[in-house]
Amino acid sequence: MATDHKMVVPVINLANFPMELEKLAAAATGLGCFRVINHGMPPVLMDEMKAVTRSLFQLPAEAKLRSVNNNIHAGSYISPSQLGFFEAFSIHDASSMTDIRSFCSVLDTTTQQLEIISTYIEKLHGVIINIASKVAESVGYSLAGFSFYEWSCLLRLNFYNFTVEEDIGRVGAHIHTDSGFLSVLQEDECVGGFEIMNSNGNFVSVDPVPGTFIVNIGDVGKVWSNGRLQNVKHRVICKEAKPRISINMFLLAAKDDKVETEATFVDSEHPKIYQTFMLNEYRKLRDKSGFRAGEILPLL
Ligand SMILES: O=C(O)CCC(=O)C(=O)O
Ligand SMILES: [Fe+2]
Repeated sequence: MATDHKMVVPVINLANFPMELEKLAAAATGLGCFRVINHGMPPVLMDEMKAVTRSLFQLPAEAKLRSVNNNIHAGSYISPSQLGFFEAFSIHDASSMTDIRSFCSVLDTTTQQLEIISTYIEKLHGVIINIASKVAESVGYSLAGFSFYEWSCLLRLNFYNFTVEEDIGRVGAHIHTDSGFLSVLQEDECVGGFEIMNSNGNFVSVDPVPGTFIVNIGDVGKVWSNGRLQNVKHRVICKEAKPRISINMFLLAAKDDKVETEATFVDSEHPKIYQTFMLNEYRKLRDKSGFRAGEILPLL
């Protein structure tokens, strides 16, 4: 599917609430994708985290593979042999300092790298919860007695080793939706390639804006809100013969892994669309079936 044209996604100023609630509701229920500014993450920490991420991917293959073999619970590693030029590290429970330490210890990072990774993750966790809470509020959900802090959260570091002219136009990440509630993405501020599907079903490319984050609504968001929040389809295409790095935090689901539609969103005019399911089972089914863009949600 060809890319249509460029798109400037809605920009949400997180320091301007409740003023921007309506604008946020429109973005989250329309496109399912928006950019945030004034999020509270220091720009210097974003730069430092990117530099640390780059250095982790530059480790010898043997060191990176230790992350798969020895550290299966805290983190994992996808090597380029599985998907060509794509590599990724994951920390499965980004809210756990123990897991962050364990991930870093397997990779033998320096104390300074550990400090950067843990500070970044802690701050990004705060950012993602703030955004999720505002998104929930924007569609009329009452946050009284509720907190996204109780939800599980995963961090992924992505590396697309685009190096030669022939790579241009190749797919770095195939069309998919994110499976969780929503994701906060630090794009490569130099190398573009992130594309989203607009309401006409066409891909549009989204240019990076340094110092900001892109937010994508995922499948859990769609189910939780009884279809109101839009799980945006997206992909990554090689635009330049240059390696590309991105850092993505996924707010997944409640800690018990159960994904269910909130009663607030169900009434006689909006009957319940989706069955309750366990996120882990759903993610396995996505991988097994190859339908990674929300197609199987209505079939659960
Ligand atoms: O690399 C990117 O910009 C997007 C990555 C992505 O879609 C994902 O990690 O789910
Ligand atoms: Fe994604």
